[in-house]
Amino acid sequence: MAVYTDITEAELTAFIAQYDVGDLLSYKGIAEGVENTNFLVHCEKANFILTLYEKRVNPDDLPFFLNLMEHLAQSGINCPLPVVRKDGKVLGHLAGRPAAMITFLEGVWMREPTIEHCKALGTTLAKMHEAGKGFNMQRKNSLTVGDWRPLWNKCVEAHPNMEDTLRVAVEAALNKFEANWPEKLERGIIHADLFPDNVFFLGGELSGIIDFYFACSDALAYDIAVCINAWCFEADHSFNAAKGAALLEAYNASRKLSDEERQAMPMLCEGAALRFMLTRLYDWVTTPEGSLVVKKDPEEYIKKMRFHAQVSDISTYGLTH
Ligand SMILES: Nc1ncnc2c1ncn2[C@@H]1O[C@H](COP(=O)(O)OP(=O)(O)O)[C@@H](O)[C@H]1O
Ligand SMILES: N[C@@H](CCOP(=O)(O)O)C(=O)O
Repeated sequence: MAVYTDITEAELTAFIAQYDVGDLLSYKGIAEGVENTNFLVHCEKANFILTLYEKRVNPDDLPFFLNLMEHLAQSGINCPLPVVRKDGKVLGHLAGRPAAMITFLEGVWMREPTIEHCKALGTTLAKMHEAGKGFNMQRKNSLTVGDWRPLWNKCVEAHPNMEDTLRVAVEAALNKFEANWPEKLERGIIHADLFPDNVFFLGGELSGIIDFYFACSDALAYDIAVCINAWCFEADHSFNAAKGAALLEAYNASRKLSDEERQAMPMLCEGAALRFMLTRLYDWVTTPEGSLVVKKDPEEYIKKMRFHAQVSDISTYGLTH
């Protein structure tokens, strides 16, 4: 459960008074999510999501995330809008944490995304990349190729009995990526964590995107690779090329993939799989037993890495023209 920092009603009432949203009616902690503490807050004028930013979020990055949501919302991408306080600011403090309120988006996330959902995702992802072009702030990806070895070393330090087969596989993958990572692909603003739980649907239509707290400036095609990993595998970890085709074709119809991006896709997918395996593994070996947070399974992403390692052409992911 992602409520790392608890708040009292008195603290929240004082916090809410800084906004023009009417009185606080009720609030409750949100169990989903792993990064930050989130509350659903009912106020007289509307409902909001209150986020208290936790360990992996650097407070200096918050203006980037909040301004990006504002920019994308103004560019026609349905995402939450940071709520402006009476003093004109969007960022405050609550219970010793940086905190902000954002608008509540209607919709539900798809536990088992279909081909149609993957298609809608591809179209929206391309539109989001296009909309990001007008955003004038930049943020380095803090979880890209150069950050993976230090993170792996921290995992091994925290868990010295790491399985030998995993050590060999990760070391080999790191060596490969550090020597060959495609650095010249078109860059822009990427979401970098566009998993199904961050995309809402309403009445069959994609209704919104949330959770921009990994967003950064990086290769646009890397965002697609994250989505291929998160949306196009089945529960038994087999790859579904029809879902891959739906995602890639819809994306390509809105923003044409270059030859370089097509060639790089297998390595981008394998790298994205390693990135999520590593953060999951780190959480797995460092989160204390009995903690209320639901840890995500690193094994799933080790299997995905193995799959991508034997792919040599984007057609395996479903894009054949
Ligand atoms: N703007 C929003 N509108 C509606 N629900 C939201 C919104 N933002 C977050 N949520 C809810 O809170 C949950 C956790 O949010 P998320 O941003 O993914 O947290 P974390 O940053 O901890 O991963 C989501 O799965 C969703 O249920
Ligand atoms: N999507 C990541 C974890 C980040 O969680 P989120 O709740 O911020 O989407 C994973 O699945 O490992």
